[in-house]
Amino acid sequence: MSVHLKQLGHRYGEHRALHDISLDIKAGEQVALIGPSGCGKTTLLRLIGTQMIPTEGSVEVLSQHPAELNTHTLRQLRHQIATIPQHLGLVPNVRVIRNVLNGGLGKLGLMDTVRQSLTPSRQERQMAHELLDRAGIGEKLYDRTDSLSGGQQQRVAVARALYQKPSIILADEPVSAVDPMRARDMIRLLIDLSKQEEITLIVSIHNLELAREFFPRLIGLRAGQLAFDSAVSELSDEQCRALYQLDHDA
Ligand SMILES: Nc1ncnc2c1ncn2[C@@H]1O[C@H](COP(=O)(O)OP(=O)(O)OP(=O)(O)O)[C@@H](O)[C@H]1O
Repeated sequence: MSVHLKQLGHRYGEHRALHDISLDIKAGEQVALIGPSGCGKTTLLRLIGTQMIPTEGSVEVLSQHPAELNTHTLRQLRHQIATIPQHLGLVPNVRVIRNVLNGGLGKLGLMDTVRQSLTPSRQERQMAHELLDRAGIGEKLYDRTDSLSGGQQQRVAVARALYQKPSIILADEPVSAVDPMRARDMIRLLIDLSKQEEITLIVSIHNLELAREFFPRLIGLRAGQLAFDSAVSELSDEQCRALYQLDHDA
C-alpha cells in the first residue's frame, strides 16, 4: 500500500481544514484530488508528503508512520516521495540540468552535494539528459531555466521529480498556470510515466474535465471532508456538480 489514511484530520489553529478522511491508495495508482478552492487538497497532499504531521488520525505512507520516525528515517521516507509544487519550485537563473540534478540532493551528503553542484559526474549528466528526453525536452539540458516557456518548465519539474527515483509523485495543481493544450500534455505525461515506472501519482487538479479524462480514480473533497472516492466510470455528472455547488451555497 502506498498511502493509508485513517480518520485523518487537520487543524490550523482553530480552523479545521480536514476532517475524518479514511482511504487507501495502492502502489502505482493514479488518483486525482478534486474540489473547490479551500476544500483541503493542498493540506492533504502536505500530510501525505510528510511535510506536516496531522492533528487528528493517522497517515501511513509506504508502510511507515511519519509521526513515529526519527529525523534520519523521515528523511529516507521523504526521498521516496517527489513533490511537484504549484509554482514548480525551480531555480530560475541556472541551467536546466542544475534543476534536474536538484532532484537528487536529498539523497546526498554534504560533500557529494558540493561536488555534484560544482562538477556533476558524466553519469549524473547522462541521467538528467535521459529524463529530460523522456519529458520531451532533452535538447534544453543546458538552456537557462527562465528562458523556457511555462510548459517546458513544467517538464523540467517532472524530470527533477523522476531524478529522485520516487515511489510516489505528489503534484499540487501542476497545470493551473498553462493553457488547456499544455495542461492536457502535462497530465498525459504524468500519467504515462506513472504507468511505465509504476509510480503512485496523486494530483490535485481544478480542471474537472482533465481529471475525468485521464484519472481512473477521483477523490472529491468538500469543506475538508470526503465527498466521494470513486472510480471515474462510476462517477456521475450530478456528483461532480454537487461537489462545487454545495460548497458555493454553504
Ligand atoms: N497555513 C495555514 N494556516 C491557516 N489556515 C490554512 C493554512 N493553509 C490552509 N489553510 C486553510 O485550510 C483550508 C484548506 O486549505 P488548502 O490550501 O488545503 O485548500 P485547497 O483545496 O488546496 O485550496 P486551493 O484549491 O485554493 O489551493 C482553507 O480554508 C485554508 O484557508
